[in-house]
Amino acid sequence: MTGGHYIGDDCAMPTPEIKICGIREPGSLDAAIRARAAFAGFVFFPRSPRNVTTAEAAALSARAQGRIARVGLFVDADDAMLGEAVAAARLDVLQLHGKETPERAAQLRARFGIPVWKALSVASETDVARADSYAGAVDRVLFDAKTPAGTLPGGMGLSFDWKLVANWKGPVAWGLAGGLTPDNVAQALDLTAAPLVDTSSGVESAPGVKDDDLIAAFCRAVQAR
Ligand SMILES: O=C(O)c1ccccc1NCC(=O)[C@H](O)[C@H](O)COP(=O)(O)O
Repeated sequence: MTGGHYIGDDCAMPTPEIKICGIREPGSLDAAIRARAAFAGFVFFPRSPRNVTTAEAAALSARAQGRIARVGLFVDADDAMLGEAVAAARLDVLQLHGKETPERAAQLRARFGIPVWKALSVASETDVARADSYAGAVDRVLFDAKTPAGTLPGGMGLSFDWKLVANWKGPVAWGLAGGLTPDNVAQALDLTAAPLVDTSSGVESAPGVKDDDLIAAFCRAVQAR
């Protein structure tokens, strides 16, 4: 069978959705579209090597229109920055990767009228349980690895113990991120049954430099299961 992971007599797990994060170049965007990723992530965080300006995001957005969903990634951004990016890049999703509370997330979802995802840094069961507080406030939580103080809050190629979210059945949609690569994503999916996987540095040849072949390999590894 194709398009899913066979788990029994007559039912199959749907193929997980794929987000390729930190896209800065038209060629990388085209590679993600060719590989049938569902989401392209644009990072609006100046300390990141993947940061894009709103003008750069606007150009990428026009290329993405109707071909892949556009996720804007923010870290404790203020309303002005969010509003400028949403308008310029015509974002389809807001991904909040800072200390945003459920109340802040709900406020932004109401203000911008687009889905909001909240990234949660995971190192323990307690961290995973925080997802419950975002139910009703966001459309998806993204379980990601904790990163060392003073480094980026994400995009560090670090993974966490996937057993912590194995077959997670919480009150909100979810996704898996952190250290996922073409070589380990199938194993991560076998262990967790994540409905969405997200990668950034795992498909790069250097920080912020996406590799089209790695993007293709990552997506193939997800879709071939
Ligand atoms: O990707 C970044 O540069 C980044 C910077 C600041 C906050 C979040 C960031 N990325 C968030 C993502 O959604 C990444 O895809 C996720 O953290 C996984 O990254 P990686 O471990 O490099 O695959």
